Amino acid sequence: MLNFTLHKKDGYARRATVELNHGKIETPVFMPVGTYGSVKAMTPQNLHDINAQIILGNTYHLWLRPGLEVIEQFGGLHDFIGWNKPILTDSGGFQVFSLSDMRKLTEEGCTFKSPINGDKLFLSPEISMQIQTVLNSDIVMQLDECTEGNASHAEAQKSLQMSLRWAERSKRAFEDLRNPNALFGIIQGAMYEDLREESLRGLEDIGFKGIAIGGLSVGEPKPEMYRMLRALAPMLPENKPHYLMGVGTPEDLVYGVAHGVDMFDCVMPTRNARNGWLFTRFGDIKIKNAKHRHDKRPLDESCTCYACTHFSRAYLYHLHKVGEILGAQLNTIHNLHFYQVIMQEMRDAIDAGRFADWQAQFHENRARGTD
Ligand SMILES: CNc1nc2c(CCNC[C@]34C[C@H]5C[C@H](C[C@H](C5)C3)C4)c3nc(N)[nH]c(=O)c3cc2[nH]1
Ligand SMILES: [Zn+2]
Repeated sequence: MLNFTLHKKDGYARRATVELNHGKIETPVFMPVGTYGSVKAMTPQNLHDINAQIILGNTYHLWLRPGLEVIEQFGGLHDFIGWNKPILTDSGGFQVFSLSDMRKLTEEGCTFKSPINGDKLFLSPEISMQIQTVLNSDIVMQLDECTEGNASHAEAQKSLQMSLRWAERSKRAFEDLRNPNALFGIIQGAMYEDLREESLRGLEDIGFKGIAIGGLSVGEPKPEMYRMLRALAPMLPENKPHYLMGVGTPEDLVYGVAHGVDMFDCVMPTRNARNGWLFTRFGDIKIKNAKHRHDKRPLDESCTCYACTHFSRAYLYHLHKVGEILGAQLNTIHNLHFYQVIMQEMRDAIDAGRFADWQAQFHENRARGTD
């Protein structure tokens, strides 16, 4: 089930509520990413504390380990991982294309070698829907082919047309499985505006509860991603959620919201945290830099997260230096909290009809730099 209520528009920026089987989410929203059934270094309680509304599960990994028969015993992912709010799962294709040594991709699906035990595995739209049905995620993604950013027009068109046939097969399998959740289609078309439109029109003809923008943040120059977002903004259907996959930096989130994106996922806040790369209102901090060794101030004076209200840069520098697990935990809490705060501020700014002002202030602060 998915009910979409649009509350306000401010330019292309939108403020909405998406009601799912495991509850309502307020958009624009950032979705922390779980990999093996957990958001690394975060407990579900930590996620509640930073007001996370919805998280990503990882279809591909969970399919391989612990395997579906284990998750089936729990009635799905929610009870297995102890998260009772909404979960979105990707279809698994993006990883197969980018992770395992791909054997072959055919119209039927893709065959690949398990990176865990070398078994030969096969992923098709039908199998992806079966996996995501067992996971019982609130939002299911069609199986698509993420077209490479540097694809030629002909290659990109061929790829998007296969993804549209896979979209049709995904929807049919999703309905045959009587999946009670929401299925999203994924727009491809690489860096060609006409192909992006062809893909979007094809998905709208098939009919989905939400629409995702795929094939971006795949190594293309940032201006190219922004050009595609500008092209898509006026085309996106007003009456359903828009999800930009795999994006992005704080600046990307702001640019996406300004161009009609409602939902984002990205590994950056969690992965960068573990590498000591911390996001703050006034710019990024690399905590491994020796200049923080004696600094008694918190990361960000304006931040109310547990790390910033209890610890100094000096301590975070030390924890990172000695490789303490607590360092990964505190850095992750801070980065995810920061992402949630800017999303909350954007929701409030759109509600108040002052998104442009907020956007200008955001960029001014980020350019100020941290001393
Ligand atoms: C980074 N740029 C980018 N990502 C992309 C993703 C994955 C989104 N994140 C889900 C994911 C992917 C990995 C890493 C984590 C956990 C789990 C496995 C699910 C997030 C994409 N997924 C699909 N199905 N199609 C795309 O075109 C696509 C394009 C992307 N461009
Ligand atoms: Zn903080």
